[in-house]
Amino acid sequence: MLRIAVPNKGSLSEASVEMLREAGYRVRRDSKELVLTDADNDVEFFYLRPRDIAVYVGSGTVDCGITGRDLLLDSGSAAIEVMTLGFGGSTFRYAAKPGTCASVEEIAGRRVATSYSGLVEKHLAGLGINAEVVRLDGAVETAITLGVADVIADVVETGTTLRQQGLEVFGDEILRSEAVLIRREGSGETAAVEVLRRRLTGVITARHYVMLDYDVPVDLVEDACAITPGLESPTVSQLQNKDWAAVRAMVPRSRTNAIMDELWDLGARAILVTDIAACRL
Ligand SMILES: Nc1ncnc2c1ncn2[C@@H]1O[C@H](COP(=O)(O)OP(=O)(O)OP(=O)(O)O)[C@@H](O)[C@H]1O
Ligand SMILES: O=P(O)(O)OC[C@H]1O[C@H](OP(=O)(O)OP(=O)(O)O)[C@H](O)[C@@H]1O
Ligand SMILES: [Mg+2]
Repeated sequence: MLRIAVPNKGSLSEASVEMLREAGYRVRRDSKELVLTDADNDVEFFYLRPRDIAVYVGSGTVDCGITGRDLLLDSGSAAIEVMTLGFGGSTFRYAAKPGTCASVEEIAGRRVATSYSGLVEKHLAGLGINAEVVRLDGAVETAITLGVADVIADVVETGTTLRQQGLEVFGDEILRSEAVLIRREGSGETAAVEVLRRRLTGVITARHYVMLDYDVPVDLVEDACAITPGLESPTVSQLQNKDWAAVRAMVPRSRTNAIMDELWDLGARAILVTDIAACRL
């Protein structure tokens, strides 16, 4: 039975559960449920803190899990990324009161507060910078106001939290994070993990594409297919009226309306858009 760790709380939790649901797995109904068996899919889910997930996966206690790239790197555990999941995007940055620190080099000799001490210590050591890292559990933006640090290193998504504390980022991004599926390093990808990866890839594709159907005069089929080339090749069917053909192709969701405008201008009619519930390509 494949053992999968899922974030039980925090920013990644809801989106992870939704993705697994769309991938056809059983998901918990009650947030107090910590272990869930999905016998039909031969999978057991463990709802754990995202920070701990890399540790469990690295030690081989569970086969794979969903966590953030920043948490994976911070843990230093023997786990690797199988695939990115398209949500939970953020950056990891240094910040300070304006006028305190203009560059990463100026962190030398100062105190850096963070919940990601593994990540920050590695980053500073890589640059040969000596600084005191103060490990806090959260709300690190307040550490400067309270006088326990001069600089913070934290997750920045919209930047609202930093602005509210009168802080500004400096230096380059330490890293760009997002939700990832991870598995233990070394052991090759098992058939069961491969099925999970294919299912999750199917969810991502289904979210990024829509199905477009339209009718077009036969002499315009080539031009229409150039606008909607599909992933492999569009399906072209003859209509009862032999002057017209029906075309079916997947198109990127973000370009749906622009493509419909182009097709309409070309002479296509009866243009229909359908959501893709699931797919395997
Ligand atoms: N706006 C955000 N705030 C915090 N973490 C975020 C955000 N967006 C994405 N993430 C990612 O979520 C993960 C942090 O998980 P964690 O469980 O600490 O979430 P959290 O939102 O900080 O929850 P909590 O603070 O309630 O424990 C990291 O991988 C981080 O990059
Ligand atoms: O750039 P923003 O959109 O403001 O998001 C980033 C903030 O959100 C997270 O805090 P969270 O609410 O998880 O609290 P925590 O620091 O206690 O984990 C993170 O630690 C930052 O503080
Ligand atoms: Mg948090």
